[in-house]
Amino acid sequence: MEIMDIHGGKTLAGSVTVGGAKNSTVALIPASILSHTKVVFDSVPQIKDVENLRAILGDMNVPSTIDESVLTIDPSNIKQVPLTSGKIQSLRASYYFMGALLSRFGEAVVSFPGGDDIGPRPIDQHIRGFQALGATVHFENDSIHIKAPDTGLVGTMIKFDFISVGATINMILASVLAHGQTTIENAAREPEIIDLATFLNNMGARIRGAGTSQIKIEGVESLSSKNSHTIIPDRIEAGTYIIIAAAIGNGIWIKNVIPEHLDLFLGKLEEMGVNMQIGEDSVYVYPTERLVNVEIKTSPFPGFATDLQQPISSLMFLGEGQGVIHDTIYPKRVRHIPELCKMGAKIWKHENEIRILKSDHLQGTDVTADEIRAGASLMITGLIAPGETRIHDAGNILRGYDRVVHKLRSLGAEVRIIDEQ
Ligand SMILES: CC(=O)N[C@H]1[C@@H](OP(=O)(O)OP(=O)(O)OC[C@H]2O[C@@H](n3ccc(=O)[nH]c3=O)[C@H](O)[C@@H]2O)O[C@H](CO)[C@@H](O)[C@@H]1O
Ligand SMILES: C=C(OP(=O)(O)O)C(=O)O
Repeated sequence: MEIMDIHGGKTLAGSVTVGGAKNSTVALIPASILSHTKVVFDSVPQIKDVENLRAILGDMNVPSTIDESVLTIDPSNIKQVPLTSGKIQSLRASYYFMGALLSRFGEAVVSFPGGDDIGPRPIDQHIRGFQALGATVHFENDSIHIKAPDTGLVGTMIKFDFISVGATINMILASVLAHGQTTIENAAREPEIIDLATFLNNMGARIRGAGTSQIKIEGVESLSSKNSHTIIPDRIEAGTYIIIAAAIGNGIWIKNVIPEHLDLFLGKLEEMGVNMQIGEDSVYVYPTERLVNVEIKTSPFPGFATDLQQPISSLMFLGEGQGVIHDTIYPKRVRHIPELCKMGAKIWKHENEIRILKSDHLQGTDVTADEIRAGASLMITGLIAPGETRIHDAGNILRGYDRVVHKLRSLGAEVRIIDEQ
């Protein structure tokens, strides 16, 4: 178990480069097993989720190597095995192996996925989608067994009851080699879905409409990777550094950003009084003089991302007036609140909302990161607060933030990871 140790209260300055998107990478790696040739990704973030996905690939006799941010995967001798090891539970996105294995072998046996404890995370839409394509699904010994008919999956119309990133991705993976056309209605529109479709189309897939709420997939015979794929920048990591810059920056330049992916988020920061220069692929954040708190409601892309609601709450400890956050996607994503209160933060849950007030007496102390973005909000608050903050279970931060200690240190932060005894 790791502890992130921060000596906060310092002003930061300089520049930081955002890595490849975690939520793209964790879909692209399972998708790579659909290729009959070697796959190369660049701009791969150095995060624990990638290490765990590589270990799962290893179990399937799929070797991979990583050199800085270039990941090479060779699925040419893949073996069909049940994925029931503890590694599956180490992250949410292991459920993408369901769709990918179903496509590749007509069968998948995968344990229930893990991931952040941010309230209930059912996978009923994924299951319904696999069944609509003709697969049978049953549950046995904590695993999901999915099997295509001997004649293969058949494209169909899949209309989701509500928007789900994971179910949209799993349906793309499952239908890309099916017979005929699949239409996904009410699809999620996240940029990571476009990234996945771009990768698959470059391998010979026929996916149209990714990034809109109707995606059409015409099944093809086989897929082979020919070129390396550059992963899009992580919009949540970018947002996290923009918040840090707004809170304690004396001029910070955040590079490798697609501002269009952060439209609503940047709009909210402007409303709060953050002074930024938004370039084509970077954001410069000027020192902030006065912040005012705002109301935020999270929603699927292009709305305000749920993954940024906890990080932005930390900025609201510096703002005038009451901040209000309504997370419509994960209303129970509140495990950061008691930990932040230990640091002197004025944040509480009121019915379905999180309320925040200016907190003039923040102070470093021992806290625990129960999940990734709760950890991000503790990290930001620890950088703001004077004194020493020790974030226990910091592995939850390291599972999704690329070389975070190195990046924060390069901005002048006093931060390190120590092993818990
Ligand atoms: C690896 C990855 O990309 N993770 C992201 C993905 O998670 P994930 O793909 O798990 O999130 P979904 O978009 O599927 O979930 C959206 C909502 O739908 C519900 N739901 C989802 C599927 C289902 O079958 N049944 C069901 O009830 C969920 O509980 C949640 O309330 O999108 C979330 C919402 O933007 C982000 O917070 C996560 O960072
Ligand atoms: C909830 C998140 O991740 P995951 O879906 O991988 O648990 C997140 O990145 O904020």
